[in-house]
Amino acid sequence: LLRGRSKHTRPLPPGPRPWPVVGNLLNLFLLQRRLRQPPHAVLAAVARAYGPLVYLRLGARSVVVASSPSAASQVLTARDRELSGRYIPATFRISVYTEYSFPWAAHCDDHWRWLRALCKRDIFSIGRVEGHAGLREGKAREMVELLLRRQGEEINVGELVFRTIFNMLGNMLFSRDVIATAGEERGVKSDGSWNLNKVMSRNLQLGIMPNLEDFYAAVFGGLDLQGLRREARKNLEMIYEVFDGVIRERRVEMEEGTGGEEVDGKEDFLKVLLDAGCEDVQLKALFLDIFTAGTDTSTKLVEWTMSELIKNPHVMAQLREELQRVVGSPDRGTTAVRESHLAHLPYLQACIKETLRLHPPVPMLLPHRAVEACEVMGYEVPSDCTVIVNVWAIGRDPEVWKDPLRFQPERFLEACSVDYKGMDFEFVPFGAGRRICPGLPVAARVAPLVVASMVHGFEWCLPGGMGADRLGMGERLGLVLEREQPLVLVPKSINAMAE
Ligand code: HEM
Repeated sequence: LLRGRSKHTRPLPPGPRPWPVVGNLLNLFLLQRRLRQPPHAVLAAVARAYGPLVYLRLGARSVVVASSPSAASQVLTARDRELSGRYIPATFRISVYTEYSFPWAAHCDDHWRWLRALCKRDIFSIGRVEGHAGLREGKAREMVELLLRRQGEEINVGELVFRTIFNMLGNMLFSRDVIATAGEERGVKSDGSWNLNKVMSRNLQLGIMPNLEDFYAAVFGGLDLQGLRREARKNLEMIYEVFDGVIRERRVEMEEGTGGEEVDGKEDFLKVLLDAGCEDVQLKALFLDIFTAGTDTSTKLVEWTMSELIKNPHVMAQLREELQRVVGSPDRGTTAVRESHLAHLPYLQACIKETLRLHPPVPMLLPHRAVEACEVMGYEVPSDCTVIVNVWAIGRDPEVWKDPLRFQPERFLEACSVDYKGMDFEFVPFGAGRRICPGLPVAARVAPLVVASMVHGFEWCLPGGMGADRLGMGERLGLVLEREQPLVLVPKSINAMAE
């Protein structure tokens, strides 16, 4: 103890007094029971009591939580070098995955740097992302066609959007639909092996289940008493088997000279990555990372945006008016929204930003880790400590945002310089610094395109004539911020209504 103490020349950040053995787990459990709120809201309440930088002990694990713009700026930029390690949840410590994974790279080491550079230059470069615009527009069109066929029926918005975005990414990655969407209805039989979404969702669920190893690594580390890692490994094998098939097929095509599959006139990621000399194990980890990091996040953003639009009909009307002015009247309900329209739709962009402020899909940035001890706001952040940035709390801070709980897209029209690109620390839904989301250029197109396609040609209402005031907006934290109840809506084509 004495040695431990003498190491710190600065005090630890303030926080509730820890109990022996359990640390603050008990405090948090009791607070959660009292507030009946998800973890990010509970941590926001702790920050209100102790300040913007809080120190907690979760069992034997040290955690620092940053909950203000200046604390976030310190963690994500001033101390970016020391705090950009990643805490890997025990359930995900499966070497064949984490050794090659991008989000779960424990250090910003040479492999991570190589992957980031590859993404920036070859995968998420503006040119490459724009080159795939037609492909994403095609998937959005398929979604609209399906909505036209199912007018007047109840639609689970999250499920539909998930399929659409999953297939957008599947086609960008390796030129394939991953889940049957409209094809299923047209009688195209979906191949069971392609139904990856369920296995992937299960793995995400496993990742957030409390794991004893995360709290008491010295005692339970590596034992997997709850069997969580075992199940995750089994799922991973199933996912990798499917990716193996795709990669094998492409390698054969390339050897025979029939490959080099092109998407919308451009090369897909698989081709680019094979040309860059990626090994199969790297490709599989990267595919999994992109599907898991890109699909749920973008889907939840669309689902929350639609929820807020239903709750705020005047915003929905104004958005539709903007869409019809810029895109034109929907032609018998068929969307004509294109990605090139997005730059001319400031109100749509403001709606997306306002949703990201109130309902950030990743409410607490993926857990960072101190690769060495450092000072933040005059306090000591010990080496190996987990560091969490509570983006959700920052987005609802009344000292930062006027009337923070109101959905008011206009605030982003007035303060249009506030953006999510990692420079404005009151608004960092994609993070900032070296770990900032590399998929931002894709996310910034996918979610607005899908929302615009849904609003442009359709009126939406709640089932059974339910009033918007009865739509619950309760939250639940999976790996991303989910609605407590799925959003179910009934679409009606605007053209059909006019007729
Ligand atoms: C609305 C959609 C999205 C949101 C809100 C979002 C948000 C985030 C956040 C908060 C992080 C962690 C930043 C940190 O640790 O400081 C992250 C990391 C990441 N995101 Fe996204 N993301 C979205 C979409 C996407 C898409 C579409 C892709 C890929 C196509 C993607 C790929 C990744 C990857 C690979 C990482 C890990 C980066 C690293 O650790 O170095 N994301 N994202």
